Parts: sequence; structure tokens; C-alpha cells
Amino acid sequence: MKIVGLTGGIGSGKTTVAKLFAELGIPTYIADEEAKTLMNTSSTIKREISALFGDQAYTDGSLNRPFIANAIFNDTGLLKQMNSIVHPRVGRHFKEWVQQQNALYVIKENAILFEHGEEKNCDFTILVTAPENIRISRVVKRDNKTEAQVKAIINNQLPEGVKRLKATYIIENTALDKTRTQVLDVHHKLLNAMKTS
Ligand SMILES: CC(C)(COP(=O)(O)OP(=O)(O)OC[C@H]1O[C@@H](n2cnc3c(N)ncnc32)[C@H](O)[C@@H]1O)[C@@H](O)C(=O)NCCC(=O)NCCS
Ligand SMILES: Nc1ncnc2c1ncn2[C@@H]1O[C@H](COP(=O)(O)OP(=O)(O)OP(=O)(O)O)[C@@H](O)[C@H]1O
Repeated sequence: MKIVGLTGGIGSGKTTVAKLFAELGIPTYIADEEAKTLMNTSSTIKREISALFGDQAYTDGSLNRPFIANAIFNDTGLLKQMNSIVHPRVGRHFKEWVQQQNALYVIKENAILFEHGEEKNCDFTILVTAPENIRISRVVKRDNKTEAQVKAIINNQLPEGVKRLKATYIIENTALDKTRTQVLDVHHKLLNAMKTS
């Protein structure tokens, strides 16, 4: 089974595109959701996160997301330490998940795929992209984050231009009907590439 990494900056539409692949019957793994689940359920991770961030890390047992976001996206050292607690566990969880799938390929959505050199574990990669001003306004609308908060996250992600050079396929996600067409096109290209590989 082939692994197709799906990535893109904040607000590019990764989850939207992942859902379109799911509609085609492709198993999809959303790394960020799994990370959040693990951070809320694994007692080991909870203990390590609490040791790193202090008492405010959890409110009534649930991850205090605004507090953590404010801390890590303004302090690269903390971001790295948190990543080193969470990412190896997500990686192991993904491997177990893959074993349970039955398909020609699976999609692994990960916001920071190229940032962490994760493309080496993928057979193909897809970059979802949209102009930065559109991405910012989508997230401000969706999450009630301020423009400055979204920009702080963007500053912790690779520039679009760098990611474009690394991706096997690029999906421009502005008009949704055109995004659907591109998803179908990439799906067929992937199936063809798998036939010949
Ligand atoms: C920091 C957290 C609590 C903020 O939660 P919140 O609901 O406010 O934001 P949300 O989850 O929608 O994240 C917004 C965006 O931030 C970016 N982002 C999230 N984690 C990271 C990270 N470790 N490094 C860089 N960018 C990141 C992504 O583009 C993400 O989509 C949350 O993002 C989180 O738990 N992150 C750690 C898990 C992780 O590393 N996920 C990335 C892929 S595994
Ligand atoms: N083509 C589009 N047209 C209009 N709105 C869109 C489009 N694509 C996505 N959106 C909206 O923009 C927001 C961000 O999309 P989505 O959650 O898929 O992005 P994401 O890349 O997964 O974001 P994040 O990195 O924050 O997790 C959502 O509210 C989504 O409904």
C-alpha cells in the first residue's frame, strides 16, 4: 500500500481536500486530529505536557489549546520540545492504522510534513495551497483567531515557495468546484503512477 502525504500551510484547505479523497473511498489519516486525541487521552503524554507547560496546560482534563498555541508559536524551543513529546507517538499510531487499511493508497494529512522531512516516509506528496491573505481570513473566520495569531503560526511553517518545489502534486484550493476537479485528476494520476511503479 502506498502512502500519500497531504500537506499545506494553515488554512490552505488540507482537511477539506482530505475529505474529498475520503469521498473517493481513500482511507485518510488526519495527523493533527490524532495528535489532539492522544494529547487528551494518553496519560504519559498528559504528564509530559504538564511537566513542560505547567498547570495551565490542561483545563478540567482537556488540553488548553489557546494557552498551548500562544506558548509554542512564540517560542521555537518550546515548539520543538512539544513536537518531540507528541510526534513519535503519532508516528507509531499511524503505522498501526496503516496495517488496518485495505486500499491501493492511503492519505496522511500532516500540516508540517516537509518541515520535518516526513516526505521520506511517503511514496508521493500533495501540497494544498491558496494565497496567504485568503488562508488568513479563512482561519480568522473559522477559529476566531486574530490575524497576528495566524501569522505567528505561518512563521513556524515552511514558505509556500519551498513546499511547491518538494511536492509531487499541487492542488490550488480557491474555488471549491475547481478543487474537486483537481482532486479527481490527482487521484487518477496516482492510480496510473502506481500501475507503472
Ligand atoms: C497547538 C494546538 C494545541 C493549537 O490548537 P488550535 O485548535 O488552536 O489550532 P489548530 O489545531 O487548528 O492548529 C492550527 C494550525 O497550526 C498548525 N500547527 C499545529 N501544530 C503545529 C506544529 N507542531 N508546528 C507547526 N504548525 C503547527 C497547523 O497548520 C494547524 O492546522 C494544536 O495545533 C496542537 O495540538 N498541535 C500539536 C499537534 C501537532 O504537532 N500537530 C501537527 C501535525 S501532527
Ligand atoms: N475552497 C474553499 N472555499 C471556501 N472556503 C474554504 C475552501 N477550502 C476550505 N475552506 C474553509 O476554510 C477553512 C480552512 O479549511 P481547512 O480546515 O480544510 O484547512 P486546513 O488546511 O486543514 O486548516 P488548518 O491548517 O488550520 O488545520 C475551513 O473553514 C474551510 O471550510
